[in-house]
Amino acid sequence: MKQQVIIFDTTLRDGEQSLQTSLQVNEKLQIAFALEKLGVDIIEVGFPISSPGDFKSVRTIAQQIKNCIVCGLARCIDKDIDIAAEALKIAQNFRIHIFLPTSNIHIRSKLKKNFNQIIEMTVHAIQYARKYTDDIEFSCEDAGRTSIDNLCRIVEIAIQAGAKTINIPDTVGYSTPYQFGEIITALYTKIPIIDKAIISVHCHNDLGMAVGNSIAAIQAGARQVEGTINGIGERAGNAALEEIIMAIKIREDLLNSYTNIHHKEIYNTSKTVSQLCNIPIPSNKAIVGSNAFSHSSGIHQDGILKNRKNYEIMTPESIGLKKIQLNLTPRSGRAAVKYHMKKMGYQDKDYNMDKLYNIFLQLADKKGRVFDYDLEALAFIDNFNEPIDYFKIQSFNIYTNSSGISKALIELYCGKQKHICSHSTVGNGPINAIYETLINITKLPINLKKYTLNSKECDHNILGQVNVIIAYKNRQFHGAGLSSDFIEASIKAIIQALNSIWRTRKIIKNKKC
Ligand SMILES: CC(=O)SCCNC(=O)CCNC(=O)[C@H](O)C(C)(C)COP(=O)(O)OP(=O)(O)OC[C@H]1O[C@@H](n2cnc3c(N)ncnc32)[C@H](O)[C@@H]1OP(=O)(O)O
Ligand SMILES: CC(C)C(=O)C(=O)O
Ligand SMILES: [Mg+2]
Repeated sequence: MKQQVIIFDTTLRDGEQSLQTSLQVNEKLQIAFALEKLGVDIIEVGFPISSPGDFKSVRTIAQQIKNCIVCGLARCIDKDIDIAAEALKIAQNFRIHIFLPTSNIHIRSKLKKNFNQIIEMTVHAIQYARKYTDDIEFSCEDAGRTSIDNLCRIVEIAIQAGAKTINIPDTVGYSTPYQFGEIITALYTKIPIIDKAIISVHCHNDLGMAVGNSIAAIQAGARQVEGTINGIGERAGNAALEEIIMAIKIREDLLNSYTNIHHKEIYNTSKTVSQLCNIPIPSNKAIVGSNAFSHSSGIHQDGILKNRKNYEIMTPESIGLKKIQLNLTPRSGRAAVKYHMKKMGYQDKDYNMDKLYNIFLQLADKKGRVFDYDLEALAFIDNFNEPIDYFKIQSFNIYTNSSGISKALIELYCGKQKHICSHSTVGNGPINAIYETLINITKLPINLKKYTLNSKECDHNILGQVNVIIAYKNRQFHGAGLSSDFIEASIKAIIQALNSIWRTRKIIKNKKC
C-alpha cells in the first residue's frame, strides 16, 4: 500500500533565515496563503521568541490559516515554549517544534553541556510543552553528525516523553544519500517503540544533496519531509520541496508514496516566494526554472514535436505552467521552424523552407534568440530580397552633464542611406535623447514600453545588459544589447527591436493589425 509523505514547509522559518531582511507580516501571510492553497500539511511560520515582529507574524498566520497545521519553533527553554504556545494557541491546529543539538561538537562547543544533560533537557522540554498541545515535534539538531548510538538513545527518550514527530535534521548538509538512508534504517531497526512516532527529515544543501538525502530517507521509511519552496534557507539552503514533491509523484513506482499536494499550484507558489523574498530562481533550477520545460536544440525539439515523452518526464501543465517552450535559437532545426510557422497559421506551401531556414540561421547567429515575429518576417524578406538588418549604427556621440542636459548625435544607416540626426533633452537623461533621435531618423510610430538594465560580471569587466520592449501597431517587439558601456548596450537593444519591426512591417500592414 502507498504511504503518505507528510509535507512540512519551513519557508517562513528556515527559509527566512537566508534573507538579508525579514519579511513583513503581510508578506508572510501572502506566502502562507499560497502554501495553504498548495496543500502542504504543516507550515512552520516562525520562531516566536526571536522578536516581537516574528511573534506577531506567527500569531497573525495562526489566526488566518485554517487548512494546515501551524507550527512554531522553540529551544528547550520554558520561556521559548510559553511564547510559542502564546503565539500559536489561536490556530485551529498547532504544533510546537522543539529542537536541541545531539552531536558531540554542538553539545560541547555550543551548549557547553554533556549528553546526560541533553537527555534531561529533552525530557523536560517535551513534557513541559505537552501542557499546551499533544502535537509536539522534537528535532535532534545536527543529527547527521551524531553517533547512531546517541541518536537512537535520544530518539527513544523523546518518544517516551511524548513527542509525536521526531525530526532528523542534516543541519550542516554533511550526509550523503546512501548513508543518510542508513541512519533512518538504523532508527527503525534499533528502536522498539519507533512506530509510536512519525519520523521526519530536514536536510540542508551544503553539498548539494538535500533533495537526494530526503528521497533516500523516504525510501528508508521516513514519513515526513521538511523543506522550503525554491530551496531557500540558511547558507546553501534547505531541500527544495517542489523537487521532492515532483520526485514522489513521478517516481511513484520506486517510492510507493504520495502527498496531499495540489501539484498545479507549484509554479505559482514558487513565483510568489521568489517575488516576495526577492530571490530570483536560477533558469536551470529543476521544476520551476525558466528553462525547466524549454527545449532549444534541434534534435530535442524534433523529438518533442514527435512525442513529448521523448524529452519530458513530466508536463509543464502538471505544475501549473501553460505549455512547452521551443525556443528558436541557432541550435534549432527545420522541425522547430516549421512548428512555429504552423503555430502562426502558415502552411508548408506558403514559404520555401530551405531559403527560410538559411536566413533564419543567419539571424539566429546574430540575435541569439529569434521570435515568432522575426520568423514570420523572414519568410517574406526572402521574397523581397532585403537585408536582414535594415538599420545599422555607424557612430554615436552622447553628451550629458550635471545641469540635466543630454544630447545624442547618431549616424545611422537605413538600408544604403546614411542619416545623421541629433536630439537634446533637459532632465530626461541620455536614453531619452537616444530614443528621440532614433525616432526622428526612422520615422516609425513606436512606443518604448519597458527598459531594463542589468549588470553581468564577466572576468573583471562589468557588462551592462539592456532589454527593451517596444510597441508598434499593437504588437510588442523585444530587443537586447550587451556592452561594457551601458549607453552602447541601450542603442544596440533599441536598434535590434527596430530591425524586428522593420522586418515585420509589411506583414503588419497586410494583416491590418
Ligand atoms: C538550526 C537552526 O536553524 S536553529 C534556529 C535558528 N534561528 C534563530 O537563531 C532565530 C533568530 N535568533 C534569535 O533571535 C536569537 O538568537 C534568540 C532570541 C533565539 C536567542 O538570543 P540570545 O538569548 O541573545 O542568545 P544568542 O543568540 O546569543 O545565543 C543562543 C543561546 O541559545 C542557546 N541554545 C541554542 N540552541 C538551544 C536549544 N536548542 N535549547 C536551549 N538552548 C539553546 C545557546 O547555547 C546560547 O546560550 P548561551 O548564550 O547561554 O550560550
Ligand atoms: C531547527 C532545526 C530543525 C533546523 O532547522 C536544523 O537543524 O537545520
Ligand atoms: Mg534547518
